Amino acid sequence: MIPSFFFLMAKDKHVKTLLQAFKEAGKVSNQDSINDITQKRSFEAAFKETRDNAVVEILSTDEKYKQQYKKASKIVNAHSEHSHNHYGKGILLTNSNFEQESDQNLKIDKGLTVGSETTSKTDIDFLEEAQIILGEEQLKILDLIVEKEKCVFFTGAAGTGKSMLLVEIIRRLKIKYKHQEDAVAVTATTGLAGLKIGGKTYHSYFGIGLGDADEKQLIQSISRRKDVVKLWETCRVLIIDEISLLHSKMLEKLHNIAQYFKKSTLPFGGIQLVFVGDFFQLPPVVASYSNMLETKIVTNYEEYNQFKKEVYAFKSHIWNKCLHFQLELTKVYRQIADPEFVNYLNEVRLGEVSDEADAAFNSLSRKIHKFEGIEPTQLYPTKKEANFFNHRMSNELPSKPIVFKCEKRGKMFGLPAFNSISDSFLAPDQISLKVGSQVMLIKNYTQDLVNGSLGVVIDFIDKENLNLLSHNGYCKGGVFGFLEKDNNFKQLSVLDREVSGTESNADTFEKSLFAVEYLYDTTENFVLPVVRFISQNNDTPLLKIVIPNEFNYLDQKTEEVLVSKKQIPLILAWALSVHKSQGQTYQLLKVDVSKAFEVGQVYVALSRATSRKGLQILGWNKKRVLTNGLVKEFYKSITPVNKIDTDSIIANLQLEIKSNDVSSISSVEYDLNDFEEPSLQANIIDITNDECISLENLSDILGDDS
Ligand SMILES: Nc1ncnc2c1ncn2[C@@H]1O[C@H](COP(=O)(O)OP(=O)(O)OP(=O)(O)O)[C@@H](O)[C@H]1O
Repeated sequence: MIPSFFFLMAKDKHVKTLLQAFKEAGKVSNQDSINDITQKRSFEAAFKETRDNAVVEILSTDEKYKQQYKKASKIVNAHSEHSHNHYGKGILLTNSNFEQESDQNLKIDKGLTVGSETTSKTDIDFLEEAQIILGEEQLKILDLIVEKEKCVFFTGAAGTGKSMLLVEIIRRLKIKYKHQEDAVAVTATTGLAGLKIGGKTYHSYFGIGLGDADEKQLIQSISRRKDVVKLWETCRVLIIDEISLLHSKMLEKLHNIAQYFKKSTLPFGGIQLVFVGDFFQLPPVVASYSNMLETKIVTNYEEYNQFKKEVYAFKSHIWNKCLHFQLELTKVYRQIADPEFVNYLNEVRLGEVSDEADAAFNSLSRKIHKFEGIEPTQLYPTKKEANFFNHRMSNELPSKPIVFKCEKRGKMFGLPAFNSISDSFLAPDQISLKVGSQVMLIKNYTQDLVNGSLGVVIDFIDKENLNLLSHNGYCKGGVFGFLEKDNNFKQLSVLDREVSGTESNADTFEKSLFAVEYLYDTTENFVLPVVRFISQNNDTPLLKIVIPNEFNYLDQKTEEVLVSKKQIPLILAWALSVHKSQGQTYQLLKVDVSKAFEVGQVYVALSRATSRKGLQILGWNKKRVLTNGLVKEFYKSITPVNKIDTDSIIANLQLEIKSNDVSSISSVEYDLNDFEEPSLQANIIDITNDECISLENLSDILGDDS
């Protein structure tokens, strides 16, 4: 349920008065529940101090707030009649949860399920609207994971619907474990991939920062954060999308951390694993030798070289031990209307490009045109080239650029390493934005707004002039909301600081207050971008005033800030590096492969396109198509899904093992079918310590029938 609270905002100088009044009256504190605030201080009193252009934003789905909503509605309407602002009655803003039917009557928006957790459009709505029915192969995997509770790695060429299937698996698992908070950890190796499945990066979900510290330090730093410890403890299913980008040592670290916090020596502490990805796509990024030495991932150069050669997660000793099934989807959906293209792409995937495919790709160098004003997304092998293109596009926009410079600080300031760490943050030292700039968010905020969300800068807000969106002729009042020409309400709010986990009403309210105060108090002459973001979970675009955010590098032990960069959390996004595009689908795509250097790079870039019609290829050269022999070898051991009979597979059995020595472990799950597998057997013996449960003991416990 969305936290219920009332958020009052008003015109520039009156905002301060209003907030001050709330504070002086002692009505706002961290501990106050928002319900308390609204009861202690009447809306009338608040509004008297704001004169005109006051806005009430109501973020509540709760029936019990209806009365307050009605009351606020009346006040604001009455208020509006006495003022000559540009809103008229439209001054009252709501989120989509309430619609104002008339002055008095309210109805609940049909998109909302009152009393349930669901407040926005669900993934299944999306699947239904898009008329997507899972295929036979996809359904088999769904059954193995959701019903049979198996640990599964599922793979397949680009566009075989891995992410689509994963979205459905997540939805089903969340229903299955709806009474167990945070039972399902939805993560991916990149922010963008996380966005696609409504999750986060595994780093951010499990509180491991950049993950470059050694296990001991990571465990120590997680242990200091109760909320993160709880996430590990409550996790029953761990999902990692785009697993091909995870390196083998990181997999091992996660396995060890999971064992520690689950207090279990089972692989990953007994958590059910769902790994998804295609190892023919991009390999993991390997840090420099000095970095890996410093973080004790390797101890000498030989080890580093060996690691580089065997960097893939499937080369880890834990990979086979922690998975029951490794399966491959074979039906390609993304380019379903262009089967020839599917075949050609498959040749690129395997690094075996025929003359026919070579000629076909060569012929795609012609120009493709804009569609409804949308420029094709451009992919470049490196970040540098993508940046160059973004700057060129920016220069072509007619409006005035506004430059945002970062502020830097931290204990390491002045030391040589300070700049290299600061440069490694995604946030640029300075970013020049214009109205019309295509941008990407680089921090996680809410479920809708995450690292990877795309948007367009639609205006700037400054202290003197809050005439937001004034070119539309509506918002002269300078409040954070407006009516569009079609008379639809639009709401604009400040992009809050990073939000993690579940928040109380008070936390959310406090954050919003902070954001508004920030606008008025912290900067003398601020200018902030207003961005229209595409929301992941909802059709309605989200309008946000983007405020600077801190990007920090902390001492893992003391959590002291070593390097900090304060900057607007946006980057330009007309062009992306191929790395960032993995997992995405583009209707219009322009790819320059002339400088491709990495295995899988050409394949990832080309396979983002839905058809040859919407694809332009520059610099085609089949010699740039690179693959890795280890990957090819590995795929020989993967079973195509259509070859297995899931009906004959028995679901995992839950078994309680009670032992004085392992009192903290109340329940351990494993699969009786797998007892023959040495690794799983070993783990069972491990976990029970000196009271080893052998297969004989187990049959005693289970009885002869089992
Ligand atoms: N069962 C299905 N029926 C129809 N379309 C589907 C189905 N499954 C997936 N698709 C469509 O195919 C396209 C590719 O799907 P998806 O992104 O899930 O593939 P993927 O295997 O994750 O690709 P990649 O490896 O490139 O990330 C999407 O546009 C999706 O909507």
